[in-house]
Amino acid sequence: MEVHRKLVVGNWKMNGNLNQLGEIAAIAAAAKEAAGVDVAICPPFTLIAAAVARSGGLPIGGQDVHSAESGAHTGNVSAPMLQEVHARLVIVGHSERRAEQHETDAEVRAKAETALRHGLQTIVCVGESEMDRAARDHVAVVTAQLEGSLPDQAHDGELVVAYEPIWAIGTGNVATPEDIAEMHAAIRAALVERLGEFGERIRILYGGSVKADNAAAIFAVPHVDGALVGGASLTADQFVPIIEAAAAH
Ligand SMILES: O=C[C@H](O)COP(=O)(O)O
Repeated sequence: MEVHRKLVVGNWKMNGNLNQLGEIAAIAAAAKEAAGVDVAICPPFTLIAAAVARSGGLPIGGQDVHSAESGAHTGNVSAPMLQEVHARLVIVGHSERRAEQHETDAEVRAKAETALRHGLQTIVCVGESEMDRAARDHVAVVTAQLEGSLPDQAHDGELVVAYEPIWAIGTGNVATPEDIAEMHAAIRAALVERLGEFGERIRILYGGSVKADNAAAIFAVPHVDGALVGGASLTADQFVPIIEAAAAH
C-alpha cells in the first residue's frame, strides 16, 4: 500500500472576515512546525488575496471554480482568477454546492479538468446522503459519483478526493472508523481500476465533523490520507491539534 503524506485542508465555507485572518497566520506558523503534513486553507473568495499575504507560504485555495476560463457567468470565479491571486488549490463538488447549486457530476468533472489544467491542486468531493446509507446503497452511490466526477485528464496536476458523508457534515455525527474504512477502500479500488497505478497515489481525505478529539482515530484508518475540515478549521485553537494529530501518523 502506498504511504501518503497527510493533507489537512480547512474549508471556511461562508465564514470569516478580514479581522479573522490572524487565525490563518497562527495556523501557518503551527503548520511549519508540524513535520510531514501538508496543510491548506480555503477561505471565501473575498479573503483569498489577503489570506495569501498573511499565510507565510501556507497554501490558500478557493471553494469552487467555474469550468470556463472567462465569460458571461455572473457570480462565478475562473481558474485564471484564482491563479492571479496566488490560490494554489480548489475544492470542487462539495455536497453543499451539489445541493444548493444543483451541480451535477458532469459539471464537477468539467470544473476539475479546468482547475487541473491551470495547475491548481484539485479536491473532488463525493459523499452519500443518510437515505443512501440507510438503504445500504452508500458504496454504490459514492463510487458512481466518483466515476462521474473524476476528470478525464486526471494525470495533469494534483488530484485529491474527499469523502464527506453528507449526514456527518456539521452535525457532530462523525462516521465510525469502520464506515470510513469501508468507503475509503472502495474509493481506492475505484481509483485504481480507473487510473491504474496513478490511482494509488491520489490522496483520499475524510470530511465530516473532524475535531481535535476524533482526528487521531480517523487518521489511523487505512486509506485515510488526511482531512477536509469545516467548522474546526476556523480557529487555530481547534485546527492546530488536528494538524498535530496528522503529523503524529
Ligand atoms: O468541507 C468540509 C466539510 O463539509 C466538513 O465540515 P465540518 O467539519 O464542519 O463537518
